[in-house]
Amino acid sequence: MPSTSVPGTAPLLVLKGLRRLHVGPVDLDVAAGECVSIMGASGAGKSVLLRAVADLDPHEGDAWLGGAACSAMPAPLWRRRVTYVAAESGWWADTVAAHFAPGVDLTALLPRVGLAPDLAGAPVARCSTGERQRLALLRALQPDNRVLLLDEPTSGLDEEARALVEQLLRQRLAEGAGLLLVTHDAAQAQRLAHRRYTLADGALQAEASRPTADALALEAGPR
Ligand SMILES: Nc1ncnc2c1ncn2[C@@H]1O[C@H](COP(=O)(O)OP(=O)(O)OP(=O)(O)O)[C@@H](O)[C@H]1O
Repeated sequence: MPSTSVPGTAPLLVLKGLRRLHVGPVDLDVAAGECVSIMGASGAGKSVLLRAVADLDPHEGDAWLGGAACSAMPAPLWRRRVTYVAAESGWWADTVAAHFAPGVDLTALLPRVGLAPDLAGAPVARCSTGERQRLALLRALQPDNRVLLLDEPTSGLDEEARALVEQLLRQRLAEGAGLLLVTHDAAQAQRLAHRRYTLADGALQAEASRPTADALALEAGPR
């Protein structure tokens, strides 16, 4: 089903005819500062779709970022700009710090998602699942990142850590990033997403577009 982003704004990310395995063809636009959520049964193909958007697997169709086609861009550049954050990410070095660029101030960054600053020097192998999940999100926040493809970003987290991650995502939206959010948490989709979809039978089915819970709280004003 074709879908358009916020009226009057040029889309940041455009997907046309994207097809991989049993998923698609998918047409979808995401505007700058917009969060689009995708729910769906286990095995529906949500991760398959996000990985195709990140150009991590062979697929049909194409994607555009600010008018530039994925097919015309070197894959590493596309993936820095349109970045897949897996539920369980891969790690290539021993320590946490070795996965970040030398200039990144990890002592300031880690507490933003509830992680202790001294985790920077820890071996990744010693980090818990929830710690690795948050580290993978921080790792994706490179200067040239424009779109985050989030695969169940808070599935392993307690309430406090979940709230911190959602706060970080709201800030990325305020900075003009686009978010494609795969989640099993309907309340999270309601809180964050400007448009919500369900993936079923390989196709995105739109739910009624409503203001996010955040927007409604803003309209209601201070309590
Ligand atoms: N490379 C592949 N080759 C063949 N089948 C695959 C491949 N990758 C995934 N699949 C299959 O595609 C289906 C969808 O997988 P996917 O991981 O996208 O599901 P999902 O909707 O993200 O599920 P969950 O909510 O459980 O994470 C699964 O049946 C999976 O086995």
